[in-house]
Amino acid sequence: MESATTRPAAADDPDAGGPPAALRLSGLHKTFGANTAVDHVDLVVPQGSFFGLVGPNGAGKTTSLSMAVGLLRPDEGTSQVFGVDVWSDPVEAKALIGVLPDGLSMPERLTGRELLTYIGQLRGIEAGVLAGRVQELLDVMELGAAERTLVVDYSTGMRKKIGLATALLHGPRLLVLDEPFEAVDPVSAAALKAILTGFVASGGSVVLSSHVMPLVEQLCDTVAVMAGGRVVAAGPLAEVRGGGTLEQTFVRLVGGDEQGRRGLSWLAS
Ligand SMILES: Nc1ncnc2c1ncn2[C@@H]1O[C@H](COP(=O)(O)OP(=O)(O)OP(=O)(O)O)[C@@H](O)[C@H]1O
Repeated sequence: MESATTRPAAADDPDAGGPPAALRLSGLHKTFGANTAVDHVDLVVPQGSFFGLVGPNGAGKTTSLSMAVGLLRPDEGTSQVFGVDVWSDPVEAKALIGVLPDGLSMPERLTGRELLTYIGQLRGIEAGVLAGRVQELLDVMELGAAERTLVVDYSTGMRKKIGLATALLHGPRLLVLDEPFEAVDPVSAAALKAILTGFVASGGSVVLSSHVMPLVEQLCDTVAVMAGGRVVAAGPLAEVRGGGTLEQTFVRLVGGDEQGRRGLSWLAS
């Protein structure tokens, strides 16, 4: 199994003369009081890869991704997007990234169309281009029918979809998506998968976190497993899962205590 920290010099390594990685995390570290949420994490997301970040609850995925995209300042370490440092050069870096954060907060008393138009104007997208993109995104996300619904009244899945639409609007080169499929219905999920695989096929790069192992196996070519704030395995999907499924590998790496497996003695007994 290959560790992201010990990856050999590859085409995505500028030191090897190749293009810079889509995302390179070096020594990222974050504590909350006495709790170390992310413990000196190194990760390389090669350009053109579909990268899955998995790990149990509290592993540090959201904290890592928040630091990676410039939403949460690390205590130590750096995050580079296509060679641009996210924290020292945020404007250039953020133009390259589309982000779907965990618990996205949006201006809620707007319709989906108004919200996308507003975000697009903030991004400086020319009016004619913006109107076309907004329409396409509403169609693809199947949010057109909710034309007059305010975002505050959206369901959880609809909020996920409008959040993803805002992440795609400016045509980023890297998408960083925290649990993008959570609460999204199967029809919309199929549409999202098609958008994301098409994006990667045309040269884009995607990092997503998910708890749904079959989904990660279906979409991702590269994965990292986090536990206790550390990366415990990373590399091409086939190498990380070895002969088994990703779920089997995950359970083997991350464990889970005996108490949890025994269940509740008093329930349905
Ligand atoms: N703002 C915060 N203040 C204090 N502790 C935090 C904060 N954010 C995260 N943590 C802690 O940091 C650790 C990592 O949390 P994080 O949300 O990054 O995990 P995660 O892998 O995304 O979990 P999940 O899969 O449940 O979303 C946890 O112990 C969590 O309680």
